[in-house]
Amino acid sequence: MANPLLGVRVTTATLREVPRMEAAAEIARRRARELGRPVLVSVTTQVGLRDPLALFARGAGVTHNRFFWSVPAANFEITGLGAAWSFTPPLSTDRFAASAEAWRQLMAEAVIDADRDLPVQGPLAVAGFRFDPDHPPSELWRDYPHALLLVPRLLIVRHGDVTTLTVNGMVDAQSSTLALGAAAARRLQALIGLPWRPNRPPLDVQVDVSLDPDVWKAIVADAVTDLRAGMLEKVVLARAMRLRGPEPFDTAATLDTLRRDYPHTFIFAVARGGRTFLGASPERLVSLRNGDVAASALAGSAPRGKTPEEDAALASALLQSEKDRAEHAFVVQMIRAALTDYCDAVQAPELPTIMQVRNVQHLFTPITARIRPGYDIFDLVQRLHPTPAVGGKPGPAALAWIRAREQLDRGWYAAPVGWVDARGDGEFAVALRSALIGRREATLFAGCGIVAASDPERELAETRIKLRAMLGALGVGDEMIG
Ligand SMILES: C=C(O[C@H]1C=CC=C(C(=O)O)[C@@H]1O)C(=O)O
Ligand SMILES: [Mg+2]
Repeated sequence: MANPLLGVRVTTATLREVPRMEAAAEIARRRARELGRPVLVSVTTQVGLRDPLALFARGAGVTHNRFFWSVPAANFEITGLGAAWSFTPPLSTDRFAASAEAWRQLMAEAVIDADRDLPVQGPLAVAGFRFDPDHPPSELWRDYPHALLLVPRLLIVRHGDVTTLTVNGMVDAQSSTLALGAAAARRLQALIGLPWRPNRPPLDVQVDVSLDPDVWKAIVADAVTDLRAGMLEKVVLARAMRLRGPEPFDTAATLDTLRRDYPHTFIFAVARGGRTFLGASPERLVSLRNGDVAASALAGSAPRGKTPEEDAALASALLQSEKDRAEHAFVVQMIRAALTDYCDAVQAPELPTIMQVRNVQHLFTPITARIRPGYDIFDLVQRLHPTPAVGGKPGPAALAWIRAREQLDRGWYAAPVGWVDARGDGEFAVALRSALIGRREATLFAGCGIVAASDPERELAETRIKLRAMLGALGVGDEMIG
């Protein structure tokens, strides 16, 4: 069949769905007139597209708002392009409760045309938060507000072999419903036509630490003094590293490398303005699916060995390290207590196991539960963030310590990032092993749980190991790290 649209099935399918989109938009238009406010219309269709990351890459020239999410172990990927709707609550409100309420209202009024059996339901929202809304934001993070919910215009979700395309739009009483479907089809057609070949990382990247490592170690030493004096039990301290490249960094190529080299992590990217916050986090904050809750405690770290024997010896030393077990136990206790407030059947194994990713191994305890009626994923995120894997214990005192002493705007680093769907199911990672990437510069973040038994030199070494994931994906070898 002569296909005027480059022979790409996704586009043909989309065009076939245009009448469906128009019908849904017409219902939305009537609803918007009755309600006196715009209504979201969302139409999902199956498409024959294999790699959502290719559309993330191609979307760069088309929109500033892009999202990518990949859980290779679950064979699950999302790309979101553009913004049909977005929400940031006023600073003075409870940002999680306000987000939950905005999402509930949008979904209650939305016109959704999607197959109920699909793994992710219709118009999901990308969600991200600042680590600490009370820390004054720096210029670097200007496009990343204290809370953001965003429904992309085009959403591509791949679960195993099934890929769906969701077209979202806000419709008001005056909207031309004819325009919506045709505009979406045109936009996709343009995207599909653009080539994507990942660029190799730039050579000769300059590395620059934002804070002198000796100054950082002195801060860690001060924390240890306060910990030994009993002012705190644990505090997580982070530092940043700046890279400057002679050519622009290719964020899609970076994500491609991360999903290949870190298949057991949550790979995420949120592009806003001219920057992209991305990473490969081994730590799930929480997921909710049909009432089933999964969270994970991840804290306590060791390098990977160069041989299987060395690797196993490092793992067994980590399992026996009192210092790391203490770091870890605070996280398990806190997550168990937090989930118990909103869930039944909270379960966790007695002892941690080892989670290994390419550059590092961690103590790991999975925690599961059943959410109680009346609670949602935003309640869980609000109650869990920040866990002592990124904050400390007691939580408020540790946050105050970080705010006063860390000398860093964490922005979205170490904060919840993820998505929520129309049913209220969703998944959030803790945004670790991450970087904020501009055109030619990148800021990388890594932190460590400091406890009374911490040694500043070893904690500095631990940040270097953690930074390696992003450095490697950006083309910086170990020999270049100071
Ligand atoms: C804060 C980070 O890691 C946390 C997660 C796992 C292990 C950690 C640790 O051993 O210190 C940290 O709590 C980071 O990667 O920036
Ligand atoms: Mg540690």
